[in-house]
Amino acid sequence: MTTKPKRVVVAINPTASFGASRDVGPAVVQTLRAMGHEVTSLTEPDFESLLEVAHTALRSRPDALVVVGGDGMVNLGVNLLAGTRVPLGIVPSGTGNDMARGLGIPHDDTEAAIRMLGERLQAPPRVIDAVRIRWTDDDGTPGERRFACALSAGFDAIVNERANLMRRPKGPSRYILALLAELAGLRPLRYRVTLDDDQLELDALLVSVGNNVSLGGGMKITPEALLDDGLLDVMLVKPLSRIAFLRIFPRVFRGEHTSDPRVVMRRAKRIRIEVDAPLVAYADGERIGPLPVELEVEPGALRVLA
Ligand SMILES: Nc1ncnc2c1ncn2[C@@H]1O[C@H](COP(=O)(O)OP(=O)(O)OP(=O)(O)O)[C@@H](O)[C@H]1O
Repeated sequence: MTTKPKRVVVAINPTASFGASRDVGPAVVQTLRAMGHEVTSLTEPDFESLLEVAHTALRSRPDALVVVGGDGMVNLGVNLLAGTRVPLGIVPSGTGNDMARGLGIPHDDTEAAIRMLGERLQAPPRVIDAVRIRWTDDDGTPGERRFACALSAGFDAIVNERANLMRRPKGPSRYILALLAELAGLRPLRYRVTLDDDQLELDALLVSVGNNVSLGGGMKITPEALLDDGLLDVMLVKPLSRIAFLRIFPRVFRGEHTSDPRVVMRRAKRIRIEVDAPLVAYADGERIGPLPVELEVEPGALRVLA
């Protein structure tokens, strides 16, 4: 295959996977340059600064933006590129890498992922949906952001919020500690979920919306979700005992929970989620804002090199 040189912006999160994969970014840059591409490499001390410099770099209309990191970095890419013609490349180096899993990008073999990126830079991109989230912050400020993978508005969001507030431990065990702490107080919340013109009112433990199949490193919460069908898949888990809740977990990993009578699966283009308790939504593993949230699918808004 002949390689046409491209102008590529590479945005790197050196802290992805708790810093364990910090060599991946430099490897991507080096390989793309060796292929003859013109590469602008971006690394910043934090996510906000990276978003800002990447936004500026995109003014030069590059041929692609490549993100190196986990789903949080994919989220950065989606928010910069949705609605534009610039495609997003992904070299997964995060903890979960669920977007890469959903797109068939090797998530456990960096060399293979870089090789695939090199090939896809020479081919037409794949077009997928993005999802717009709207909410209002506690001080009344309206918020808007996009996601590509999944949004959590139930127990897993509560665990995420607790883990975010903890300073220690530094590694993934923080999530396990947060999960154990929250599990002790596991109780259903009262939700009102509007799905297009339909309204559901129910007590639930989990409320998740998937554009992609999985979250949390391969948990197939919405196993039938398609990235390009113009629809969002919704999963709600009704009240369960702690033991039953833990039992259903391994089935979720395999996507075998959807026939369980305590699980409700729905599809919609627009979704509003309200709850009778203070709860912060998470999307692509990133903190979004307090419920209620309004979601709307943006069909075909994103081009990806996959
Ligand atoms: N220098 C930095 N550049 C970019 N992001 C950073 C940086 N330092 C910390 N972060 C944080 O990293 C998070 C994104 O992590 P990312 O998703 O890339 O990896 P991960 O969490 O290990 O993987 P996954 O989301 O797939 O589980 C963001 O919340 C962001 O705030």
